Amino acid sequence: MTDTASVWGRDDVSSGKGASDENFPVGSILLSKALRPHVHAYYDYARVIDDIADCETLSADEKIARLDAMEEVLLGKREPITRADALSAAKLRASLLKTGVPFETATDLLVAFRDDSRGTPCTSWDDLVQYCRYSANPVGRFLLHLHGEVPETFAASDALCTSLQILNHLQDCQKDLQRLNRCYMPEDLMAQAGATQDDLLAGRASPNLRRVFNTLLDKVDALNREAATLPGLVRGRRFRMECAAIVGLAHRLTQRLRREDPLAGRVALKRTDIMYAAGAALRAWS
Ligand SMILES: CC(C)=CCC/C(C)=C/CC/C(C)=C/COP(=O)(O)OP(=O)(O)O
Repeated sequence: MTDTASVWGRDDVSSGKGASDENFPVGSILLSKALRPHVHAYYDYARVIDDIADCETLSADEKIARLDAMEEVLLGKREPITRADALSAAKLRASLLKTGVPFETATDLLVAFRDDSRGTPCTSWDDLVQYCRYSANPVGRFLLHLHGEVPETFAASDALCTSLQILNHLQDCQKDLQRLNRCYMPEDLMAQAGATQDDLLAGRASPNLRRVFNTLLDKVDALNREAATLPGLVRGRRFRMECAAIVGLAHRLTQRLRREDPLAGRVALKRTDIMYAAGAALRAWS
């Protein structure tokens, strides 16, 4: 076990982001009241480890040590808990023990955030998919387990989460490079299109960079088609509506990113996109 003071004894790393800053609803009204505290426990933990990985003042080694400590708390190997961030891991541990949701849905996230902390490059599409396997897919798996859904839903949920993660990378590609020196645009696709990381820093996307975006959006379209089967596989009515809404948001964001330039301004969801998603949710009622 690592020495407590040396790992937690640094300044707060919180980005100040909360649930309302997220693209996709984490604590939607469609979630049953009984499950909401568990979703919030998962969300708070995910926010803390994301903030650790994205912190601009910690070294890579310090980030990894903190992520490791979070894992130890989560798995009940480390006590006592005094820091707020460690508390989020302790709370999620209690929640997972109570609900029986597998611990992998929480520990898998650490794999991606350790990669982020190390600055592991994204060399290919397969790399990107593998990153999403750990950064986003566990979120969907967590929700499915929590709602008691069947394993037949997993593949469509993975497709949805991978799509959402790549859409998020496209939205933030400039900010990620500027603030975190991180590029999730696969190096091989960039090279094939003749695009460079400098293109990501411009005020608008070059034709070469646009080709990279379009290639990724073609792949996201395929993921969205698989994701569209999810609501039909989900048994719980309210959760089915939530899934349909999120599939709708992924579809709309994909369309918007085809037409708009994420370098010229943030391509954020608008009221009309939310209305579209609400319509999809209502259609999933029956
Ligand atoms: C089964 C089911 C309903 C699955 C959907 C689960 C879900 C909402 C996954 C999203 C994962 C993801 C890419 C988060 C980033 O959100 P963000 O764009 O807010 O990230 P950021 O704040 O880090 O930029």
